Amino acid sequence: MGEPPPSSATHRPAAGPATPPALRAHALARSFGRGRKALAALGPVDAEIAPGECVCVVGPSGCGKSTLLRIAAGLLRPSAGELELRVSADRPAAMIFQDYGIYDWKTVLGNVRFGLDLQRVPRKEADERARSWLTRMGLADFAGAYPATLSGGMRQRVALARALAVDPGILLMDEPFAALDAQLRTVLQDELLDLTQTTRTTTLFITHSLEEALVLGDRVLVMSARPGRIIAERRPPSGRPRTGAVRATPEFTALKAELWQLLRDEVNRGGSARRTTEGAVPA
Ligand SMILES: Nc1ncnc2c1ncn2[C@@H]1O[C@H](COP(=O)(O)OP(=O)(O)OP(=O)(O)O)[C@@H](O)[C@H]1O
Repeated sequence: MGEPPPSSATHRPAAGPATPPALRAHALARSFGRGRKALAALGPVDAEIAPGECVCVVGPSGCGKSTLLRIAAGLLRPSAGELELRVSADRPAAMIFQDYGIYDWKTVLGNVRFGLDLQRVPRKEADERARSWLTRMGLADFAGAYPATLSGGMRQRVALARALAVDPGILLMDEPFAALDAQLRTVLQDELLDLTQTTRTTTLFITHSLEEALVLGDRVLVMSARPGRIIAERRPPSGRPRTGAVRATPEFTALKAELWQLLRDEVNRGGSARRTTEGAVPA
């Protein structure tokens, strides 16, 4: 499949007096293939994420959410428009995917140290930072274990520890909890909420789950069916700091129902009832 002509997914240095956005997408679009067989996957999308903000993106299956995240991660080039990400060498972007993305041949400690080693953090300091994150994630006793011996929840905690240990300029998460059972998913959402409210890490979080988006996000962006555009933006009713207890509030339930109405139309339009948000939205 042919690549589109190069365009600009730029990664600019951080800082600046006017506090520019950590991420800015302008008229961003991506298609796959060429000519009559070209498939418009995404856009055009205009969006910004402020430093320290957590923005969650929900949308029907196949609407281009992962494409958006992959462009932000620099793994894919846009076909049109641009995406600017303000990161720096000492505060890089960190990614977490559904399939953990941790290395089976490295120990838990080795995995968490990996990003720090890439940043050339001195060995002793890297060890201390990695062990401190393992302790925060309840994995201190598993430093020498290999991922194959861990449960899915533990593996995803390792991925989180590895991502956060580098003090990322932005955290890019693509359905990180989708492979976990409902209870564990709730536990990890609450842990992530607690962690990111402490670190104030700028986050772009892709999910199928409205509930997850409304628990974690400062803002929730709803995407249309493919090619995904942003059709709604909402702020969850509870401010910061918040806990998972917000799930039980009437305001939360009402907003979830409102967004589900929107999303259901898009799911029907895209013909993608497959993998909608079972268990995450009102039926
Ligand atoms: N490398 C590729 N080559 C061709 N088509 C692709 C490629 N990557 C994605 N697509 C198509 O682009 C569209 C958007 O895909 P994408 O994975 O971004 O959607 P998504 O919203 O993340 O889907 P899901 O929620 O099911 O994971 C889909 O129709 C997909 O088949």
